[in-house]
Amino acid sequence: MPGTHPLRVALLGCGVVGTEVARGILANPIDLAARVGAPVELAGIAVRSLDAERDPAIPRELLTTDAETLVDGADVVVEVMGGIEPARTLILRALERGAAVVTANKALLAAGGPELFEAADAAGVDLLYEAAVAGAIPIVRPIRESLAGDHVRRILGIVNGTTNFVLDKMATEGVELDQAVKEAQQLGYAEADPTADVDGYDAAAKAAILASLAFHTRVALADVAREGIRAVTADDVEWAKRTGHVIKLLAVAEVLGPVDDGEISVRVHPALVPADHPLASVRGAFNAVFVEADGAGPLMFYGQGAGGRPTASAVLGDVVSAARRRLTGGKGLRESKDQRFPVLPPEAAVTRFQVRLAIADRPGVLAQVATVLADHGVSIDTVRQTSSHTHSGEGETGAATLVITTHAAREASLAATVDAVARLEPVRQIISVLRVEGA
Ligand SMILES: NC(=O)c1ccc[n+]([C@@H]2O[C@H](COP(=O)([O-])OP(=O)(O)OC[C@H]3O[C@@H](n4cnc5c(N)ncnc54)[C@H](O)[C@@H]3O)[C@@H](O)[C@H]2O)c1
Ligand SMILES: N[C@@H](CCO)C(=O)O
Ligand code: NA
Repeated sequence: MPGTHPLRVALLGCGVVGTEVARGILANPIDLAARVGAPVELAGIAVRSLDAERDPAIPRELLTTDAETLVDGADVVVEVMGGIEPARTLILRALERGAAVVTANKALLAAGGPELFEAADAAGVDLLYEAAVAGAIPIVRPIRESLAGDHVRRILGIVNGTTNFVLDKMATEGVELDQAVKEAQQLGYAEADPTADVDGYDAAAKAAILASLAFHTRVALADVAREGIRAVTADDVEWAKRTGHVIKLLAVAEVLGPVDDGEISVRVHPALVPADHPLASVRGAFNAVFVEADGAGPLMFYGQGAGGRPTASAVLGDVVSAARRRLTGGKGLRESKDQRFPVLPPEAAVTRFQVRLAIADRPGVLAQVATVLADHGVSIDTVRQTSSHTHSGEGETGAATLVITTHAAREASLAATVDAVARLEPVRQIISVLRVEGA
């Protein structure tokens, strides 16, 4: 392409993802130029320290600690340094100067997306973020573009690889959570401080992004009800198996009521998923997003949600897309106008539940428990009782485990029901309350 002005890419951050993005841009310039329609030049890489040890494929002369100057000369800015600041300020600076921005930073998008999207709209440039949700899996673009003419009803996502690895390990090896987390750390999945993964913050940020896209509504991190996997025990995992389920940490985003005038519920929590649901087969650190849309029906997107090369694949796809649009003089893709669906408070969410409780094993106890549920308007789907002692004649002979699965109920009704059941004299313990999704 003689005479074509090269597109200058500024890379902010050279960690796990940044290194692979740089390698991807440098590896085969002729191929990349053919895809874009013009040469793509890696103008520089902003780093914290020039002396840190790096992959030998990264040319040292590209490194700079002056991110501002690098941003100012770029056509496309790739932000893969993470965190809120200085990422936010640098992205705003890039957008204001008319550069397209590609980011993998879900924490920043969930915390301050509207400000960034408004800046991109005002400048008429792209702000692309395929890598921010479920890494390599194309899910942002399919929801934003391919499903733009359909109505998405519900999204169920396994969007955190670390917790899926941990829950899978617990299911296959019967180990407790702490041991599975240690193994995830040894394998490099979980951070030294695994809080963002284990307590569901990472998944909640992704849930906010997915819900915003799917429902054309701004959903902030604060709107997402969040419960991590810390309370899940090996016993819960074993009982899940016995009742034909697996436990997954799910990001759930759904519309309740009419699709053009409904309310949305966005939440992250461990859930029992029927063993025959496609999400149940997502093993190890893989991710998957199950989407239900009015016209399309069910769709499943599956793949690697983390790791340098997989995440860089999504980043590079966005770089090529932004670069192509720039070359043709096209304006950046706009976000949909805000439809302002109200976001329901957590207690208004509607799900099915499985309650496991220890009861005195004597006549009439099941009826007592069932009456409490009926009094609260919570309908029972199935009941399973397992005695730990055998009956001999009349009266109490031991303890039993009761597993009750309900039909869909409001979270608030269920909480009140469980409180009332716990107060019944023959109820020894509420062992666990888990939501059931995908049934
Ligand atoms: N690693 C993954 O699997 C993955 C997957 C999806 C999305 N992401 C997102 O991609 C981003 C990067 O993740 P990562 O795993 O590569 O992290 P990382 O910690 O390996 O890399 C970040 C790099 O940015 C550098 N950095 C931080 N602040 C800087 C500053 N002010 N100036 C210059 N450099 C700075 C750090 O020194 C580090 O080298 C994050 O937003 C993360 O959430 C990562
Ligand atoms: N910590 C995240 C990385 C990708 O966002 C995970 O385990 O999925
Ligand atoms: Na993705």
